[in-house]
Amino acid sequence: MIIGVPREIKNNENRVALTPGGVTQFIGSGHRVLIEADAGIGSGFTNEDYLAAGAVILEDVAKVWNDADMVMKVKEPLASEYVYFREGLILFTYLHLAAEPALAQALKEKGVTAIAYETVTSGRTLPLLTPMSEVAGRMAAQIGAQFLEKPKGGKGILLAGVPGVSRGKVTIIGGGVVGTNAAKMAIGLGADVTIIDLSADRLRQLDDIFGNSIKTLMSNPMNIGAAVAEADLLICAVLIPGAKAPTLVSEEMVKAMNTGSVIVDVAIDQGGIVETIDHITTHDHPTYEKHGIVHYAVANMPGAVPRTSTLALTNVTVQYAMQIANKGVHKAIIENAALKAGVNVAKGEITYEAVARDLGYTYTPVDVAFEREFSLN
Ligand SMILES: NC(=O)C1=CN([C@@H]2O[C@H](COP(=O)(O)OP(=O)(O)OC[C@H]3O[C@@H](n4cnc5c(N)ncnc54)[C@H](O)[C@@H]3O)[C@@H](O)[C@H]2O)C=CC1
Ligand SMILES: CC(=O)C(=O)O
Repeated sequence: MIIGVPREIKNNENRVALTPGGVTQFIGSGHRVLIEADAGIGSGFTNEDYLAAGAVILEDVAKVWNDADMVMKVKEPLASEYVYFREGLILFTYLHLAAEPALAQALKEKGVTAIAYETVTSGRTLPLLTPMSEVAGRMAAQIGAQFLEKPKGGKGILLAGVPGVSRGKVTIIGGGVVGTNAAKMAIGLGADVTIIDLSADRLRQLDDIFGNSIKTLMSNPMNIGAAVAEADLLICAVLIPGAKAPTLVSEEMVKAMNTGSVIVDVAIDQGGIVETIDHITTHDHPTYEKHGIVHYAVANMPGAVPRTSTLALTNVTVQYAMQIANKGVHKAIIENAALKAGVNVAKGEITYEAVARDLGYTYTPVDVAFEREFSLN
């Protein structure tokens, strides 16, 4: 199989979908790898590193897309990349389609087989989302602490406090991977941390992990309202896999926060959970102010720490990509249920139920989409 890796074009996105180490794995199994020139520079990998690993370096991004059987990316394609979609192309990347209706439509229309890292599901875990959630969760606390500083627009508090001055309050909604990693960092910074989740079992686990270093609360509008109102830093980390994120923090709740408080909505890649966040922000312009509150809604947070993030992401993606390359996409998904759960679009159908429901499409199970094609041929 020919694997293509274009350079990422989202704002300040310096990750790359394959390291030179990953290239050697594909080459060793008899595949070819096309890398767009300078695709790895932001993560510290030069064109020479890729050449030494056996890849072909191409200046022309169109050739990378058009000559490849499978394109591996990090972020969802932007509108300028839709032109490369074609029937039979396999696309393996983050997609977040519930928040990207135009992308879902383009993939469906063009007959791309699109496998979303974020819905590859092994048991109850999301193995290709987890490492980036670890990064974004850890970043959320440090970014929040930074924007609480007065010159950055915040109220001017230090989360740790000092002897004789109280600590800052951090409220985290969603106690999964992002929430847990945000909590680790916030506790490390000395903050007073509250975690809210909908799952009583998860709250028990968090209590076992963190003990008296945190408070836990069941997710309901009353608890969310109270914990948001008192938060200096609110970190939003809810996920319903594949689905548009629910709006849990209303405009009224935001208005009840103290001026200069900070919201970091990590769940923005699935649409976000805060009513006053109506657009994605970028690493170039990461925040805006509304009702006196600093809003941060960057959808590619790990892109700011690309060396760590590329290594962490490719540690887990390559083994799945290798299965696709070695077996072909159909056999690979038949034999690997985790990978099968990643297929969001195939054969002109939406094959992930939550995406179909949220975007108003008919849901077609992935087996049915492939069978239909075989019965037509
Ligand atoms: N902005 C960015 O750059 C990045 C964003 N993310 C996003 O962060 C979000 C969270 O990801 P993970 O922590 O990996 O997910 P996860 O599945 O590990 O955790 C989600 C948690 O939300 C909880 N939850 C669901 N509904 C809830 C509700 N109504 N109230 C309170 N809690 C609720 C679940 O019980 C679960 O514990 C996802 O949207 C993910 O895509 C992840 C990495 C980077
Ligand atoms: C999860 C995701 O979308 C990211 O790491 O950018």
